Formats: sequence, structure tokens, C-alpha cells
Amino acid sequence: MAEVCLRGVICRYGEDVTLCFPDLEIPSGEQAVLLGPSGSGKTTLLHLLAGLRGPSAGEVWVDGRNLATLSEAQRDAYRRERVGYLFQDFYLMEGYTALENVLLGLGIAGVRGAAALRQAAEILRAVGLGQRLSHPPKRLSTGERQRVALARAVAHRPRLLLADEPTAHLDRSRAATALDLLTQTAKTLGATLVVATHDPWVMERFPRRLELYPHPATRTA
Ligand SMILES: Nc1ncnc2c1ncn2[C@@H]1O[C@H](COP(=O)(O)OP(=O)(O)OP(=O)(O)O)[C@@H](O)[C@H]1O
Repeated sequence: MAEVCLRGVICRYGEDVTLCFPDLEIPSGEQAVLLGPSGSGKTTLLHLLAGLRGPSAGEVWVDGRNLATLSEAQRDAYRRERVGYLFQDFYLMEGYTALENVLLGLGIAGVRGAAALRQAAEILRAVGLGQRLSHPPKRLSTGERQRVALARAVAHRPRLLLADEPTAHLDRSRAATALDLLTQTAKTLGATLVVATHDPWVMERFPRRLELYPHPATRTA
């Protein structure tokens, strides 16, 4: 069974927006990119995979489970424990240090106390921020802020890592470094990685690609 599988998925927002997604299979542990212009539904698709919303029609399967069949409590547990989400705008807590930001993420996943502290420091060191543990986000560069966000997204060792426009705020050289870190981190964890981007340069770096088009979104690559 593929780690990620979409079958006949349609998402509607009110009367005006209907997004039709191509069928998709991503085997466990693989890395895939979603390419599409603004409004083509990339974020919506990541939200579907994260269980943050359900489709209007069709099925979203992850790790052998149709997400629509999960109870609310099971879906919450799925989101907290199995999914890591790297947001385009990072959404770091400004009043907290880098370490505390990662600890907050771990707390949501149910990891607390000494184990959480050890895990948070370890992952921050792994992304090259060992010297920045007690820095608040405002004292970090954009690339460093993103690495805190990545550390928070993966500290609980998710099986599925979703990244929304991970190069949006970075120049080419920093973007290359960030993508290397993202793909290497997913590989180390054995996580399936799905990256959404509007940038063909990012797409070129992934062997498995899915292109989305503004309504109706129909073509796969
Ligand atoms: N909560 C919402 N309510 C109404 N319409 C929405 C909502 N979320 C998304 N849409 C619409 O759905 C379409 C797809 O949006 P989505 O954010 O998934 O696309 P995207 O490809 O990620 O765009 P971008 O690259 O600009 O982030 C857009 O037309 C958007 O306006």
C-alpha cells in the first residue's frame, strides 16, 4: 500500500471554487513535489494529507488508512503524531526561544519532560542550530527561522513530512541549502516527503512530480 494515495479527490470552497486533484500515489519513504501556480490547490492538498480538512468527494489514504474513516480523536492523534508540517510562514512563537518552540511542538505530540528536552536539543543541533537554542526567532536569520520550524516539524519523528513553499523566503543559494536539509532530514527519519512549490527550479530537484493546474486541475507528471 502506498504511503499516500489520492483517488478522485475534489475540494469545493463555496459555490465558486472547485479543485479537482489528479489521482496520486507516493510510496512510503519517497519524496515528491507538487508544482502549480498560485490558486491551483497546493496548500489545500497538503491540508488534505495532514487531515486538516476533508475532501468534498473522493478518498485520501495515508499509511493504509482512509482519513475520512477516522474519528475526530483518531484524526487529531494522526495529525499530532504522524504528520510534520513545515509552514510557508514558519509560524514560530515570537516570545519563546528556538528550543522552546520545538518543545511546544513536541508537547502537542505528547512528548514532554527530560525526553522532550533531549529530543529538541538533538534535532536543533542536527539542523545546525546547536549554538542558537536560547535565541528567540527575532534574533535569527530567515534561514535559521526556517530551520527552527523544520526542527519543530520533525522533532516527534513523523512518518509524513509536508512542506509548503519551503524556498519562498530564501535566495537561490539558501534555498538549495534548505532543500538539501529538508530532503536529508526526511531521509534520515524514513519519512515520506511532499513539497509544494510554484517554482520549477525546486521541482527539478525531485524525481517524483505532480503538476496542479488552476481549475480543473487534471494533469500528472
Ligand atoms: N478557506 C478557503 N475559503 C475559500 N476559498 C479558499 C479557501 N482556501 C483556499 N481557497 C481557494 O482555493 C483555491 C486554492 O487555494 P490554495 O491555497 O490551496 O492554492 P495554492 O496553490 O496553495 O495557492 P498559493 O500558491 O497562492 O498559496 C484558491 O482559489 C483559493 O482562493
